[in-house]
Amino acid sequence: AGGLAVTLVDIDPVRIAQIAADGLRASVAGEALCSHVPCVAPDALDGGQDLIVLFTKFAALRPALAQACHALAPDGIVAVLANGLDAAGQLDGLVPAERLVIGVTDVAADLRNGIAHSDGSGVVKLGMADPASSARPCGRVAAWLERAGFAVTQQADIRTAVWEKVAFNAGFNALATLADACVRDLDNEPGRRIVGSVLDEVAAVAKIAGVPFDLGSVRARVDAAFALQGGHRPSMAQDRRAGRRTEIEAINGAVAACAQRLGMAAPINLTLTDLVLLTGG
Ligand SMILES: NC(=O)C1=CN([C@@H]2O[C@H](COP(=O)(O)OP(=O)(O)OC[C@H]3O[C@@H](n4cnc5c(N)ncnc54)[C@H](OP(=O)(O)O)[C@@H]3O)[C@@H](O)[C@H]2O)C=CC1
Ligand SMILES: CC(C)(CO)C(=O)C(=O)O
Repeated sequence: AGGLAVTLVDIDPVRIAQIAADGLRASVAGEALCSHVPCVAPDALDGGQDLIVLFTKFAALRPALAQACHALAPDGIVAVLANGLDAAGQLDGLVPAERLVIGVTDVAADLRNGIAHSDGSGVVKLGMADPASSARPCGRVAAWLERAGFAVTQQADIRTAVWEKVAFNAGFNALATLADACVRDLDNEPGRRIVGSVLDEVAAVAKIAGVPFDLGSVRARVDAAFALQGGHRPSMAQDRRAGRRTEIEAINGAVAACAQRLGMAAPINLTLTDLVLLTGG
């Protein structure tokens, strides 16, 4: 990764052994890649790490950092790239906000037969958990990711990117889960109608929450996903297929809960949350 020393951390001994034996295998824009990156359990991670990137499901963020943070250098940075509202709240007390970078990404990845498939398109948006603190940690993480080949933008107020990404996921993921669908299966009148209504509702909640939100750009990103990521199965639908718990509570459920705290209703997000919970969690 751009000459950077990277160690993967995993909790599944079988997967750690597989990655040691076969390497980390991916297919990016049709090109087969295999990288022999070290992969260890959290307690075997060497100390002095400059950066820990959390890329687990939302509910695993706190345990993942609790298990790995012994290895963080004294001025080390933690970056989160999970979907969902308020990742910083999940990590409360584990890392100071001035060393916590919050990110979102629309780089899509599908795990099939042990190989991560991605078309390679998409951007990582990064910002400080505490917008009042120095942006230097954010700049360092952005530079490292850029060296590794990612397109990165830095945000003065990451809340906007987080809410816009949650809107995108609230629109696609729950529906794809309920319909056991890829993005292209939702590219029809009912699919676009439901996705559009979810976006409108999230935008209304963000507005009352005081978060700047550009509905036009989220709609444009939805159109781009229909055009470019048709074969992608949204991560929540991948979880449902694999029999794993979904992130519905951190996405549509978090929007509905926020609306309730603000004294407003978000019936579409609440109903999608209930439907996903009713059909398997
Ligand atoms: N896939 C995608 O296209 C995109 C996903 N996202 C978001 O990124 C996040 C990660 O998604 P995705 O990669 O799909 O999720 P996956 O479930 O495929 O990968 C997360 C991995 O983290 C492992 N894990 C769980 N707990 C720990 C821990 N304590 N320490 C180390 N590893 C742990 C999981 O293991 P196990 O399976 O054994 O639980 C799993 O292998 C989610 O929030 C998702 O919404 C964002 C953009 C795109
Ligand atoms: C790839 C993307 C952006 C769209 O569905 C995503 O966030 C997900 O799958 O959860």
